[in-house]
Amino acid sequence: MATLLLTNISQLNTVDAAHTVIADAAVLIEDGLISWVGAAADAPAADEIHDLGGRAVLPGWVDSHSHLIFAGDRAEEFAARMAGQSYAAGGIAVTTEATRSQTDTQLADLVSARRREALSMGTTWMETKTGYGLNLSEETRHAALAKPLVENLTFLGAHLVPAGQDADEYTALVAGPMMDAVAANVDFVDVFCERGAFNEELTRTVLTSAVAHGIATKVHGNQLGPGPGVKLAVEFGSASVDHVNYLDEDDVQALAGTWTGWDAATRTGSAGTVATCLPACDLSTRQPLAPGRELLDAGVQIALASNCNPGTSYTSNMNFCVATAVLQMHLSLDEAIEAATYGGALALGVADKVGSVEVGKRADLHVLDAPVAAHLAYRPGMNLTHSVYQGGALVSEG
Ligand SMILES: N=CN[C@@H](CCC(=O)O)C(=O)O
Ligand SMILES: [Zn+2]
Repeated sequence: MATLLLTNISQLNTVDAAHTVIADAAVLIEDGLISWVGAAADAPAADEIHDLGGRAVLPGWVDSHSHLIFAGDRAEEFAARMAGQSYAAGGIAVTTEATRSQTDTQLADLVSARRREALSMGTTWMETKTGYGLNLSEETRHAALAKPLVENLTFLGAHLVPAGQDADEYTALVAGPMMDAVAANVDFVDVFCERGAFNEELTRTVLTSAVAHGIATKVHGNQLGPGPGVKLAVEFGSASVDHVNYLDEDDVQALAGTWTGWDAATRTGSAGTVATCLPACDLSTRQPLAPGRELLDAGVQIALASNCNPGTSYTSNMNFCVATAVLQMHLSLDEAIEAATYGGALALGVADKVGSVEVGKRADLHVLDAPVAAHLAYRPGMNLTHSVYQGGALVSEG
């Protein structure tokens, strides 16, 4: 099997359990997987060598929350928000109408282009959600066409009750025929549990059906105000609860309680419910930033994700999310990088495969145009992605 050595890495942030950082490092890749990591001076021979020119390397970003299956944009809604209007879930209907009008090819092209755009900024593993179809045929179509285009797919039929429909009847459709139709194509079921979207009872109906279908769950919770989202995610053992802007002490303690069987020092034991913070969304909706610092201090594993969507967060730039988490959420650089890599992998149940630079993991590497990773926050807004390796292949070069 041909081997590839990446060498002349000024700083390698492995994001392993010990948070090992290696100066003057090299990484050996074999058959798409990492087969050796260490000091460049000790590197084994290889069939091919890439000299990374004294640049810093990180694991590729694992973006565990996005909504890429959409058409059109909502720039006017955004402008109105910046003029003082508050975000409301109803905008989802505008995107749903635009999305339904696309042919399969048009919609698949939009999703692929967005996935490639994220890849070019270092995102080597990406989840996306349905949720702009909102009827049986469209949700089924969106799930089928997006499945091969992203690394994980989530069913979010419970995004908004379409105008004029009864909430109980629509929820029964989501939890029944829609879930049956998409089950083979999705990894997770998600619910937008919020005032104006799905209340506690309706959320419970959808999550209960997901459990019966054997599909792991996620919850959009506590985004626009306090609510039952976190509580339900904990009760259902969800892989993550996302947004988490408005938490009370009980919410934080409930999340922390899910991590008591996890040993963070060795990354062994049973993982709990990841709290996924979405800083780009918080800025774009002028919501208070999620309390990532407090969650970490309470022992909760967090993830950082882009939440790329046309309503609340029209960016898939994880470099920006990491910079914001450091500068405004008071995470250390190491904490932010871990949340955007290993944390995302935990939120998607793929931490055995991706999320760190360790032997046996997929060779997903993000090469920065910087000598140290600190530049991600030190030089916010700069285009710091030099190149990207996914499964050992050079997939994007700056
Ligand atoms: N909060 C719910 N769903 C998306 C927004 C969807 C939209 O407004 O189009 C979110 O995660 O922010
Ligand atoms: Zn979302």
